[in-house]
Amino acid sequence: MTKNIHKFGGSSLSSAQRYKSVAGIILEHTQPGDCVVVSAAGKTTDTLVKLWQSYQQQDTHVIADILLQLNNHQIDLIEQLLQANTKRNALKILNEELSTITLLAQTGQLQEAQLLAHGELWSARVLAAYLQELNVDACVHDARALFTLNDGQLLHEQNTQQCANLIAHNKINVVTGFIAANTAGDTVTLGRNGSDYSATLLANYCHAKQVCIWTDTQGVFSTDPRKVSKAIKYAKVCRGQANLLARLGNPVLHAKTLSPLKNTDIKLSVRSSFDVQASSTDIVKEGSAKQKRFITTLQNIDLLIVENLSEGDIAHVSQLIQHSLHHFSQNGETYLVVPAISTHQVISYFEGRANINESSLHGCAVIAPEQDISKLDLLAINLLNSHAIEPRFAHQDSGYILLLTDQVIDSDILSILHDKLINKGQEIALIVAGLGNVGEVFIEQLSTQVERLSDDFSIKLVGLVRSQKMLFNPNGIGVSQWKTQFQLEASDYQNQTLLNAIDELDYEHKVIVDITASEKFSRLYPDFVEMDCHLISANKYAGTAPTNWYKALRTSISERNLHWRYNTSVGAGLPINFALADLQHSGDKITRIEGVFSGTLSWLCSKYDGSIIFSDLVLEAQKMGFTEPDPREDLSGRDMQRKLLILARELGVELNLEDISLSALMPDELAQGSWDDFLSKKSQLDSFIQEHAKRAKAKNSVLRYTGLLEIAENEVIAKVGIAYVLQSDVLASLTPGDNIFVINSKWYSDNALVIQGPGAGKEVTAAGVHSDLYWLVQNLR
Ligand SMILES: Nc1ncnc2c1ncn2[C@@H]1O[C@H](COP(=O)(O)OP(=O)(O)O)[C@@H](O)[C@H]1O
Ligand SMILES: N[C@@H](CC(=O)OP(=O)(O)O)C(=O)O
Repeated sequence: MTKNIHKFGGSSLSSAQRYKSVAGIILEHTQPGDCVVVSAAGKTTDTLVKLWQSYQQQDTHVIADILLQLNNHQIDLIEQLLQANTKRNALKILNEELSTITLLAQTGQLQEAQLLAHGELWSARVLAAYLQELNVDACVHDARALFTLNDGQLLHEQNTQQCANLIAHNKINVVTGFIAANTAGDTVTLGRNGSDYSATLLANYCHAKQVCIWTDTQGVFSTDPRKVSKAIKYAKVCRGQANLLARLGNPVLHAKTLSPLKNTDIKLSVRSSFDVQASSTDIVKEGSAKQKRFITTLQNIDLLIVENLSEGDIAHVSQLIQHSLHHFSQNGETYLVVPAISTHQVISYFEGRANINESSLHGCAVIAPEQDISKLDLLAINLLNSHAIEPRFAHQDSGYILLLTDQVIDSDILSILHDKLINKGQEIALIVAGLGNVGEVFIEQLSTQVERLSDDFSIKLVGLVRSQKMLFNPNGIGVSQWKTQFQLEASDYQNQTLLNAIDELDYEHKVIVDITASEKFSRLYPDFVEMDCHLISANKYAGTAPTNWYKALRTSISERNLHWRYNTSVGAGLPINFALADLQHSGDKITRIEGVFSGTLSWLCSKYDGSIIFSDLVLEAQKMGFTEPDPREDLSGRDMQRKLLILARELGVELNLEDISLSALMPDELAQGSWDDFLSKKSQLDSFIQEHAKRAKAKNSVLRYTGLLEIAENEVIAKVGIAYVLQSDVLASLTPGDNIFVINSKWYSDNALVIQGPGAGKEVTAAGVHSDLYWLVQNLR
């Protein structure tokens, strides 16, 4: 039985390497009976269109060039993908087909659709042969045997029967997109980008459950992500809006894609064949997702006024010109938006019923929820005016605005329009993990911050996560009653339950705030990123994970235009990461950072003057809650080692934890055994410290526990351990409990830049997390 239809567009088949990736996806995501619909490789259809035009103009030089180009491209794919007999056979057929094209053209028998069909035929054949070489039981179908049209109308019953007869239930069926046949057996095409439509038609005829459109972006965005870096990827888009987007000429989905899904439960998703891990955009039934905002551009169009325009006309004309058409009524007239290149054909079709109203236009369309349209219309016109663009024609309709202009809306203007029109009033979902001291204060401070940031975004707390329990409400958890709600409604925590709940969220932005100290939780970061979540961590584990893992995470964060903030993982609320980033962005070069980055070790060393034995100070600090439950965790220096690694990576220095030399603030043997073992041997700690203090004093110094990072031309020194610090040194006069960062750089070479203050404490740390959230929101604007 056919369950899934996968469609791979030209962008997914642009090279032999891309075919290999597609085969990998097929191996992983299909089962026997499924169909794989393919478009022409890369820009092959464009090249075939040029070839057709050259034949019309009888431009022999260009014809020869294009034929050579097509031949070379296909040979290249066949050579790289196929072997032995299969390769020889494919090359032979290609050669015969190109000769036939030439022959038909010479005898005046070549037809446009028949020529264009070659792109899809070549792709399907090569892919099926390549799959067979990988031992996949694959067969190839020419869609002209599956889809028949009569006078432009698909013969649904006949086609359903043809599909039932031909689609193999025990094989992977590779099907040509874009093409069909008419009742006379001639080739017809379904319009440019029509393979999406082929896929949904096939899903309807085969009663499939799901269609997946694999393309070169990660889904459907608020605008073209290639033009606007801040384009927002939507997790869900309603069919109506997707349809409108397509009708207005946006290429991400073909205009007719949705019609075969009407009154069916077939699921449709758009996802990236370049980044298989990335989550998809699901195109869902009306009412199953909130209405979103989009902006799409139009280029080289004419506006016609047509008398008595019927749906039949639209179907015929769009078939004739191979392009989607948009029409609307205004002041009693019916307007038709047509690509300028096809205006002549369209006017002839209407035989006197159509006149050009405006020509050579460009412009944009904004799609938005009904209630936002009037406001956005005014704003959009004002914005265009302020950039010296006067719309020549404007139309406001239910759910969209169309603004047609003389100038092309380039990426710069599109970005500005996107910032001001689309990037407003969006929702941010917050998931807070770790509800300890800092987590609680963070949530208490949240209501003020939500208010403060509400001009641009509506922030909703949707998830609260503890190690054993979690509370998730996609509509928002009341910030003031979160504790009671958590007590009453929290369910058992499982990683997968959390991931599923996040995947289901229909928000423009999602942020995971990790205030846990859990290594296990940090291992979920790649999953969160795949679901397009931004990250804010107080947790140090991800920032200090092994280089390969860390780099892979950073890469997928930047590929998805996401942000990761972790200012509080070093120095709690102190703006250390801000300072380092700012210095580097301003052209400075940091050469050295030395300091005390642990509140506990700062307190212990600064307090110790020999009057109270060191182990008693440790016990006092433990009692006051300054230490980890087992204070040896602090004394080991590992926490400072992690912080130094985070700082080093912030400066672009590639280190792993083990590259930072570490000596503990205790004798090595005390690190082993239970806490009680430690207590019974604590005198060893006291003599250890006494001995160091004595040596420090002999050097007119005091005992401190410091981290040091020195970056020279060819060498990096990174160490954490006991240091004897001169009485005159800034580290010597450190307030007990404070952190200090002494930074030397090109600009701060003799006189260091010093950042000092409390490096722990729930209020300052929670405020630091809010500072990251504030930064993040500013950068989403
Ligand atoms: N709102 C949008 N969301 C996603 N992609 C868009 C959007 N607007 C324009 N695009 C463009 O659509 C392209 C995908 O369409 P197309 O090139 O036809 O893909 P395929 O070859 O896979 O059929 C993307 O590369 C992207 O530049
Ligand atoms: N190859 C056809 C049909 C198609 O759907 O292509 P793509 O999937 O690459 O948009 C075209 O270029 O119009």
